[in-house]
Amino acid sequence: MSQKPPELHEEAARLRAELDDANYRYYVLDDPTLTDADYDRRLRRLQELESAHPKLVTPDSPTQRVGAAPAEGFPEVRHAVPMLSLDNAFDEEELVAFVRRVNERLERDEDDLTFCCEPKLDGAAVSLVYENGVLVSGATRGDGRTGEGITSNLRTLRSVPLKLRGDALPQLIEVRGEVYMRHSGFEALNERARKEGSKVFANPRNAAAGSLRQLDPRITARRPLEFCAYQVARIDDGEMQMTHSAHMARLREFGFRTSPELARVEGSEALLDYCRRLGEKREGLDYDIDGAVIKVDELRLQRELGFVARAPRWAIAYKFPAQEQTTRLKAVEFQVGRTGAITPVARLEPVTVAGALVSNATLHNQDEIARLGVMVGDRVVIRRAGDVIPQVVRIVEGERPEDARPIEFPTHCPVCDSKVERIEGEAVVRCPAGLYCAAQRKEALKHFASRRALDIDGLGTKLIDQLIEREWVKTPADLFHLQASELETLPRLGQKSADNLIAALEKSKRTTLPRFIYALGIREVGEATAGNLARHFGTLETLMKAGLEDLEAVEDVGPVVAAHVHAFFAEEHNRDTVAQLIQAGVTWEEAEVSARPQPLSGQTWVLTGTLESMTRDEGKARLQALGARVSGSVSRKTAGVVAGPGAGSKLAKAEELGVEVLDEKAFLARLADWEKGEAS
Ligand SMILES: NC(=O)c1ccc[n+]([C@@H]2O[C@H](COP(=O)([O-])OP(=O)(O)OC[C@H]3O[C@@H](n4cnc5c(N)ncnc54)[C@H](O)[C@@H]3O)[C@@H](O)[C@H]2O)c1
Ligand SMILES: [Zn+2]
Repeated sequence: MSQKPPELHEEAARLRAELDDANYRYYVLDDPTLTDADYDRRLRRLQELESAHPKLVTPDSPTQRVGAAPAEGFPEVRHAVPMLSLDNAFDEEELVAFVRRVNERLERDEDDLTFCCEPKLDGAAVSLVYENGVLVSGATRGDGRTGEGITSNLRTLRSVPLKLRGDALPQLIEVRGEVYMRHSGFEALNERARKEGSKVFANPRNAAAGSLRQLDPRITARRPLEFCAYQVARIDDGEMQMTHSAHMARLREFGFRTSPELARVEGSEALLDYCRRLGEKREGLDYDIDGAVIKVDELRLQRELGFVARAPRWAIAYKFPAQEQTTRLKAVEFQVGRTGAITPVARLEPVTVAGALVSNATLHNQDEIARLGVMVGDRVVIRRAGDVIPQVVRIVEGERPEDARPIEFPTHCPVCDSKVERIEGEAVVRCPAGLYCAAQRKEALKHFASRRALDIDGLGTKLIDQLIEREWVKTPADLFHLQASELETLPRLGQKSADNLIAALEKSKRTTLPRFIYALGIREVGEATAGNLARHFGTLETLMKAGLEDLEAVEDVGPVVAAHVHAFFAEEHNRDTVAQLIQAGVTWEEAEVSARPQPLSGQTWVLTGTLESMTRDEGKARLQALGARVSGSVSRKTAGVVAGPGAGSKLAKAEELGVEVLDEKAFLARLADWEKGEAS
């Protein structure tokens, strides 16, 4: 290196400023702008500079410190034993070097030291203090000496014991561990945040840390957080444990969760083996781990090895490849899902993320693109974790090229060219040509043939797949032109089944208007709504011509459903298919519509608790088909309440108001009567 000291001085100062800023964003705001890989690179570089030129070290350098000072709003908690960071090993060589260093310091010649290995959970470190078995204090790491007192927040986590189990409890114990969020919980949390327009977290770590540091514990309580213990920092107890792994066993007895991947190994070969295996498992885990933590198992040796400024000498974090990387967004393409949702897919300059080459990532929907403020040409951060589809997390600020282009949503379906539908207040853009669009064919046909729709006996999913593959059937209307002679040639479908299917198709042609409307598979039009539409309009023709206002006048049809129905019939391809179905001989008697019994019209019913023989939605649909309104709350006007096991406040309210309550058995009996047309 031919750099002159003043330049090195400047570089070190710049790195320190960048790292300080990154620490603040990461630890205090839970909203980082650098990827961990970029952060680690900078820290490494600063460490190199400082160790080559010790004069460059400043006492407040990020290499000498842990985390960040506690945020305002929380009481400060001084840690009796500092909460440190860990040194990193970024490859196997560095890991072997760590083992060598430890053995040298302990003056051991054999490579047979026992280590305790655990996954490095990617969340936030917390410390829990128990006095006589009762949780008295919980805190974040903060800057290692002083953390944030978040006892009430930690109490809301089910995996944090409020009282320890067993009778031989220590007078005092301080347990440390990681609070983290599983992928499933994280995805659900962000999905909700996207819908509500609230804060979307970049990754589960930031979500966990952010959720933990809420000023209102009720918010923390709603977040899917878990705690896994990994250290006993202090214990005041008659029984002295000799090893870290014995401590972990003790914690399990007290009622803590420790990692199921925890293992003791002897020597560097076994250690490498553990790390490799854990690396292979990483993908399949439902939570983020960013490496393995390796600790000298014997506590006496840990004490002998001691600490340096910000990390113990007896432990190391073996880091796995980072789950976030930056790359360039080359283009955006649009995919049509099986129910017509149009999803923007980012085409990326290929980049290796957590060990796999990634060239596509999801951008979710139009709102997400607006939230990210992303343009084609931008540098973006990609995250890939577990088996979740890679995602664009954010753009890298200040790197937008001059020729960057805004992302434009298609006005027409990329598969079938129908005009797309965008409903006010819904993030998703859809292709409304459900009966025609090739992307939606399979779902449309399955639904059309299903029992509550046209009820075509013998037309199952496998057969539908074959018919679509051979392009014998593109729309439901094509079904009625199938020939037995043709069907017989399909594998595993003999003459008899072919004849039966033709007969079933013939039979299904005589249907009812509600069934027919339901069979069309209009979004959010279930059986009950189909029935309401049929009754309200009387004929298909009138329904097809109905405007948005006419549709909203139908019982239980709000603006969103009205918009779906309207868009469906406005789509020419759908209208053509409907005409072809009628031409093929599908009929119904329109008079039937109003003849259906409506014994519950004008009544409001409430369903609560769980039902065994049907889902609550099914129960709701059947009540609605009988003319009832189904509401979520009980009042004096409620005609009746159906209460299954688990019913709570609604049942109590009904009893208080003297509203009739039916259990499932009584409900089923009553339904059968009503559906036969006998008024109650
Ligand atoms: N992207 C950014 O801007 C940014 C900023 C700051 C830090 N970071 C990231 O954070 C890292 C540094 O953070 P750090 O100081 O918390 O160190 P660290 O995360 O590398 O290691 C220490 C932490 O590991 C955790 N841990 C998980 N499982 C453990 C186990 N079984 N035993 C012991 N500890 C376990 C504990 O929370 C502990 O505090 C950096 O390497 C970087 O990746 C990123
Ligand atoms: Zn389409």
